Amino acid sequence: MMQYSRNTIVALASAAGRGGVAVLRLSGAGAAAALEKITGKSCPAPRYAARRRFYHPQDGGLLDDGLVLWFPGPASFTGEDVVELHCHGGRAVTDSLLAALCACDDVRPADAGEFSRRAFHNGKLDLTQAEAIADLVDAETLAQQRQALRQMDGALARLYDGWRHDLIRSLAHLEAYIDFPDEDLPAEVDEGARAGIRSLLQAMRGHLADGHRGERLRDGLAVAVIGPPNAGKSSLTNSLARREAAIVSATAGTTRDVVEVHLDLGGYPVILADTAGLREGSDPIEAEGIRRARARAETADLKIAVFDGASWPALDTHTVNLVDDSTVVVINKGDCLPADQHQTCPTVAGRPAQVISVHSGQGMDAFLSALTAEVQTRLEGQGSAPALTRARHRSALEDCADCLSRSLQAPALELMAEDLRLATRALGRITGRVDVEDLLDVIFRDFCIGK
Ligand SMILES: Nc1nc2c(c(=O)[nH]1)N(C=O)[C@@H](CNc1ccc(C(=O)N[C@@H](CCC(=O)O)C(=O)O)cc1)CN2
Ligand SMILES: Nc1nc2c(ncn2[C@@H]2O[C@H](COP(=O)(O)OP(=O)(O)OP(=O)(O)O)[C@@H](O)[C@H]2O)c(=O)[nH]1
Ligand SMILES: [Mg+2]
Repeated sequence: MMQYSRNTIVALASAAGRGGVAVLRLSGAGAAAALEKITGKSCPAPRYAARRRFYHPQDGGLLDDGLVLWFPGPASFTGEDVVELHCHGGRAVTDSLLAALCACDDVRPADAGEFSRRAFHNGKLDLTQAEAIADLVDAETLAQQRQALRQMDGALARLYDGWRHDLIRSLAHLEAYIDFPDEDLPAEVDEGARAGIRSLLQAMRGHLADGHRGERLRDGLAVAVIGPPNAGKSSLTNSLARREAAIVSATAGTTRDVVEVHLDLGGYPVILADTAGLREGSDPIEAEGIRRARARAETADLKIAVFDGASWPALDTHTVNLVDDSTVVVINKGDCLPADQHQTCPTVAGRPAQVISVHSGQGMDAFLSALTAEVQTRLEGQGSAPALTRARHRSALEDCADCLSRSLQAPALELMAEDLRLATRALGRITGRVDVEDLLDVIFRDFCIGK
């Protein structure tokens, strides 16, 4: 019971485990007192580091020798009083310091995402910026890092709040006319509101029709490696992953389960799936593998179709049938092709095919560049518009667009105004400008402790 009334939170802000230096962070009204209690000295000047020894508040035992920082609220990350302890990064040191701090008045361990949640409540961040912090911590490639930084800087918040502001203005105009019913509504007011809604709707639809590139950049582009058995799909996967992720053997039908590897292709995140070779009638386990291979091919953002150069010019028809304009075609085992085939530029189902050899390295650089270019066009947008990065934003925008298009059909001004109010609310939920208590647990649940 006592635990839950404590309101100053503490957590390890750096990664758990052994490390050179660890950072513990406190936020709340009791932060300064806790620091004074375990150091026996007053807080240093705001935002200046000072060296302190840390002692257990009850038994006085020495716990560490480190640095401290004091950020008085409201000019802090959370908007509350914040204290940081930079200590030696070992299990015993951080555990004993956390225990010592929790023995101080009002201090308790933080929940996941609680620091960022407090920053949101205190107006330091909107929800898209808080989500961007989580994305930045999770970013594995440069392009993901850039997207998260842009969102953290408020690019998405400005776009959505700008739209919301426009809507509120249209709504205010409409409501002014509704409140004065005896005045005739001049045609230009009605038309002006409609034109505004139409152009907003167009901007919103353009933003929604982005091929999910922001969401894909966040999650990684799904690429499936498909082809006949023994073509070298697993060999190619291992070569791209630079490790032996999948079993390679001369036996056709080696791969059964889908083997996933995460790649960084020129800064872009890719989830590459090696799959079972496509062929007819085999044992039930292999058949299940082939079913999974086809399912992956179906849902992939991009496919790499690998043909076996050793059987050239015969091409596996199961694979040819899956080649479409989101397929990069390669003919592997170029080292086995007859010499006169090396110079020609073959095509498969109308797509240019690149001759490669995983064994000799022939054509691999050109293939990698072509693949990276395909990935880039699917993840990188044109111009400077910030990308939609989450399904949560997409569904709110879709709700908003539905309300807007309904408002244009509304048979009465009052109903039009009501639709605009609902549209404004849907937009407000993205940045957290309206009541979003119901959303907060979902959003902050996935944060790490200490964020
Ligand atoms: N040691 C340490 N490093 C860190 C953080 C931290 O909390 N501690 N951060 C935490 O995630 C990030 C930096 N983000 C921060 C954002 C705002 C404020 C801050 O004090 N804001 C005040 C004052 C603004 C100013 O003077 O520039 C404010 O917004 O009012 C501090 C850190 C990354 N590095
Ligand atoms: N000559 C030659 N052999 C290759 C090349 N790439 C792969 N191989 C060989 O081809 C055989 C099959 O390779 P895998 O990578 O297991 O083929 P796969 O397409 O994954 O096969 P399944 O999993 O059975 O569908 C192995 O013996 C590889 O060493 C290449 O570039 N040249
Ligand atoms: Mg394989």
